[in-house]
Amino acid sequence: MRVKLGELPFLIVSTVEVAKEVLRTHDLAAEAFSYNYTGIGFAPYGEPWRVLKKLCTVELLSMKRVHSFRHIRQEETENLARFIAALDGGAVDLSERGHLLAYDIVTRASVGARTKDRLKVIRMIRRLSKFGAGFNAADLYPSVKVLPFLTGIQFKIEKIHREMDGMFEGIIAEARAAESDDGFEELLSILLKCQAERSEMAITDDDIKAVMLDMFLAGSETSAAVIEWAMGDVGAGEESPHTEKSARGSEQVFDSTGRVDEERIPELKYLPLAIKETLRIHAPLPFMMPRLNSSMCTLNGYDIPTNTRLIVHAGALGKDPVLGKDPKYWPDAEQFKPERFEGAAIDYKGNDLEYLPFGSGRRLCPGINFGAANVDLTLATLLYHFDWEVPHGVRNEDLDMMEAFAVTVRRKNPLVLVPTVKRPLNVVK
Ligand code: HEM
Repeated sequence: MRVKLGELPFLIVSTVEVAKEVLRTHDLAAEAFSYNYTGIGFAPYGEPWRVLKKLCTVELLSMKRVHSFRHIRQEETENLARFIAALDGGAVDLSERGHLLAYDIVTRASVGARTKDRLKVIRMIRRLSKFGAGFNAADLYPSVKVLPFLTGIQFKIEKIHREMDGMFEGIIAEARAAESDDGFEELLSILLKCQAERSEMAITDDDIKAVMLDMFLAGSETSAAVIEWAMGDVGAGEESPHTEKSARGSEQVFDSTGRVDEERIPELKYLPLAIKETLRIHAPLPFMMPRLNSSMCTLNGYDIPTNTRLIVHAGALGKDPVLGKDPKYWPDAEQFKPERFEGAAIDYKGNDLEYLPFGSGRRLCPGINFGAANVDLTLATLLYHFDWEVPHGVRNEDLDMMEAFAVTVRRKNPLVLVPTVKRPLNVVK
């Protein structure tokens, strides 16, 4: 069957076979910089710099540099563990704490310090994520240019952008004034140096802000989402078989020093599998960056007009939406079964197209190593030092796992758990 579609703003691809076709044929084609036609949400500093931003992010987050951010990760996760221990059994909102932690790590690595008004900025990030999902009336009718204004969305987003822009202005001015000699180069000072050296590619302040915005947006919510989903699945309740398995593994690895050492995390048997499984069930960024078809094409029997946004739904691929048939890729897809990854060669580097939590191809997440390192260390620390239970009166099976709709898929309601210190913090000062 061939169906001719008219004005088609975007096409969501949710089966592995069609995703393969899209990624094979259109990954290197023209680029779309945002999910929506209106361009609102993510690119206040303009489209032409998207490629530069990506190059900068990849370069700045190279593997070597991810290792050099290690002391930031270590300090921030230990701060969180100290904060939780001091609550003395009081409940913790892990959704909020996980987001603050991910945000602090990403901002310290980007601009050298925690930013002011962190909770306010985090709220702005979440609102942008919600608006940026792009599936609003304005995007269904892209040719009606007044719709973003009529729906009010344009004004709301511009207001957030103005506030963020003011924050970046302040951060850049402070960084120019400061003469840091701590021997550690955060991303902003590298960009300012490149700007001052006037290399062949002139870098403006707006370009620098665009890179910062990418870091703050793409780097914090995604990691926060993995932390809250994983803690819901692995950490909640001492009867949970997952808690027991992950605790057993971490004793053997970390008890000799009494603290979590990121270099030894790969020795853990269960936690890396559980993180993979969390990424499968709750891909934090379920919609991959849009690819555009630069000429008319046919997908799954449909004629697709030129320049349609082809959006691969990585979240659906991990759940194997084979309606009414035997699941091809993920048996018992709805169950949390980390063991399915045991001994399996499948990884999240973008090569296995049924499992793309970090995307694939040219637009593969540039923060993949940085994001994975942050998530690994945080979860290993939370599970090694504490036992976790659901609050009094809530049963494990009643733990709310509803998803909220936004660009990044977070829990609809915050994850609140009650910690008990299992192994005191043996933190080297
Ligand atoms: C666990 C954490 C993370 C997950 C699951 C994740 C996932 C993703 C996914 C699925 C994409 C789209 C890839 C595609 O379309 O092929 C993406 C893009 C991106 N990510 Fe991440 N990400 C994470 C952490 C980070 C971090 C820490 C940073 C930076 C500090 C970052 C920066 C970006 C940027 C800048 C893009 C856009 C790339 C482009 O436009 O081509 N991400 N991420």
